[in-house]
Amino acid sequence: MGGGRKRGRTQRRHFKQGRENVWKHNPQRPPGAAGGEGAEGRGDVRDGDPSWQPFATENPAFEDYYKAQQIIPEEEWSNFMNMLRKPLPATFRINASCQFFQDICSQLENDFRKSLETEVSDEHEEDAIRPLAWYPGNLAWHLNFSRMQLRRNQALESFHEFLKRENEVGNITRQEAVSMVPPLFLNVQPDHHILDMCAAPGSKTFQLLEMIHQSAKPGLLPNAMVVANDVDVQRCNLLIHQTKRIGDGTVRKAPDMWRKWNAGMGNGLHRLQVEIAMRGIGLLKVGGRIVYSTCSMNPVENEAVVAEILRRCGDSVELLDVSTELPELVRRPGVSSWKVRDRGSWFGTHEDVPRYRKNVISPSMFPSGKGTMDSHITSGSVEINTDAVDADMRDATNMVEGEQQTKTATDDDNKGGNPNTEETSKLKSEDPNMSDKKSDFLQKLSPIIEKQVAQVINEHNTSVDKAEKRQKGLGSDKVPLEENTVHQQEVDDSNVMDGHGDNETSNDKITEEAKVIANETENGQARTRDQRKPQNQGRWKGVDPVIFFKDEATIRSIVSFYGMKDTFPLEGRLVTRNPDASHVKRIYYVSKSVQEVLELNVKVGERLKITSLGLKIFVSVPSISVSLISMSFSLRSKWYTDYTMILAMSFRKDSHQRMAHHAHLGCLQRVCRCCFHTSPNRFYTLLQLTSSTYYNTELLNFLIL
Ligand SMILES: C[S@@+](CC[C@H](N)C(=O)[O-])C[C@H]1O[C@@H](n2cnc3c(N)ncnc32)[C@H](O)[C@@H]1O
Repeated sequence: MGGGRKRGRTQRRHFKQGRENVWKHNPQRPPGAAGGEGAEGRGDVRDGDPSWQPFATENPAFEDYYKAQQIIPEEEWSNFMNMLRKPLPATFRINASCQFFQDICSQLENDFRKSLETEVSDEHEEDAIRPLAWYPGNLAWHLNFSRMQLRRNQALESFHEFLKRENEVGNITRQEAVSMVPPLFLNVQPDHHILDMCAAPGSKTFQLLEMIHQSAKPGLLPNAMVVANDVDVQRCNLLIHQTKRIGDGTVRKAPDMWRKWNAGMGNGLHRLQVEIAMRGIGLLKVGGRIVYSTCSMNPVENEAVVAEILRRCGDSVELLDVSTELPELVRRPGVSSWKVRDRGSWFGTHEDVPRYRKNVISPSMFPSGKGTMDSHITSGSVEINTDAVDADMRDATNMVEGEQQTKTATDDDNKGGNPNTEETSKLKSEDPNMSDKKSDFLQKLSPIIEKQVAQVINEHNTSVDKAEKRQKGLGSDKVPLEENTVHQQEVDDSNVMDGHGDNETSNDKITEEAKVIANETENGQARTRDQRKPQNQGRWKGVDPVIFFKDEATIRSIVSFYGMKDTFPLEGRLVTRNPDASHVKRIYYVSKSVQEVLELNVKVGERLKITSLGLKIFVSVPSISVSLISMSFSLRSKWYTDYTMILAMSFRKDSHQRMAHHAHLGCLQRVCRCCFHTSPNRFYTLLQLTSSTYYNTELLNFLIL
């Protein structure tokens, strides 16, 4: 047997460790932590623990640093700090691809908004709940009361129940307001392939999945695909559960940051961020859009990274002016001058950095324009040749006319002294919903050249070598405490590039990867898997391979039993995670785009490590101890439009009760476990993917009766 069940258990454990049901009470969690307990959270004793101390929301180094960076005009400074000390308000999004989203919107707007008005008010007389004005279609909502109030106030009880129920079935999702912003600027279309890098825990991934379904024509399965990537397998499992449920400048969210923050954190992340962003740009189609967003307010992690990307990519990438998109979103431009702090000293240019620190503090961290591609800088600006944009590409990304502007990040600009003159569109915290994250929007105009990629590789080598040296206790320079935070990530990054975590240099790895993909896909010379390391070694232990399910006899019996039309695309779309074809328990359905990626991945020796994919569609059931009754109804889903399937219900007494319970929750996913005899000793269950998709009131009534 494959590791399906084990994997499931591991994923569930990681999920439980990593995340609670966000609307449920968790006495282990400090008030004010992740998601905000409301104003009272800071001063309260934690439930049942009088010794609990609130987090101190002070860090002089943090204040000094950002004051010096002038990210906020002086007159706004105290407001800004006060805002950071307040817990982040709870916000959530309605899943617009769920069948009942209009009902949910109307319930919020017409019932709860009014009924709660009298119950919850604050000194500013703000609405108890209100939609976020900038989020299209009133699909994102802000709560003006704390989780504590939500739990303790009787009047809020039915609203709380509503939130828990809808969250459980994936109709709404708790997500920070600021995290909802970047996907909105991607201009997602039903045929887009989207790569979500550093994706866990997956709030944006979930949002992107919803967006592609929302953008598809009714009744059609979108060709779009979201690939969510993260270096941390445990966090990947968190992401899987998050998405299955459909399903940092963070001091407001994680107050512990007040204590932990130091200037070295941003410096240490800068290189990795440039590398990841450059990798993203390398993979991006010409004409595609990239949104760079971080959880930080630090110019070294934001403006400096984007400036370096522009320097390296030259004419191949341009910065997009999105200032007219989402007009209600409160924003301000990014800064174009900043300083770098290292070991307690400020540096304005790389020349000022002492020699022994020059390899830690890289030129690209400075606004001087002296990045790694100095040739671009000598001309004074990064000129973007807009003629290079093919009109078709513009159509493909639905660019607004006039968006193709020449962007500059010049030496001259940087010396200008005004910190807010760069044309970069930055999203910053003026909205009380927002924590302090930033996003930039870039468009790829032409392929990036080898030299630019090589630059990344060299940089990458330097950082990996250094990290390795530090790990082994070698190396001449002592590492200050404040940098230690990110060393492991540097090492991890070398692993995630291709999933190998050992001795090859990353230069070899990346070059080899490029060669493999080019040669093998173009010449059709696929390497066999045994020439490579198996997927389930090292950090990828427990991640099963993806196997195309080709048991024709079983497929035929399923097709005939369910009366599935011949036109329903099954060929190459069924996969399992179990190499032992005679013991397949779960069969997953994948879309055409995913099928293509999988085929390519097989050709290149499964370089892509896949923790989860597709839709679990059939599960074998080991016993026949249930009596069956069959009924038919039409499934009005995007997946099975026009298909009428015969469903059989488990009718044992205890399972009947369970069904009634789940039906009560509106969770048809678990209600509709339909058992069919498909072969003499195997049963397959047709599973519901999206509970709401299959929701059918008559069916529920039938089950409850
Ligand atoms: C702040 S979280 C991302 C939040 C996420 N984008 C969301 O919207 O839910 C940062 C993530 O980056 C991942 N990460 C760090 N270094 C990485 C690397 N080199 N490659 C891929 N992921 C990485 C971490 O494991 C972590 O899960």
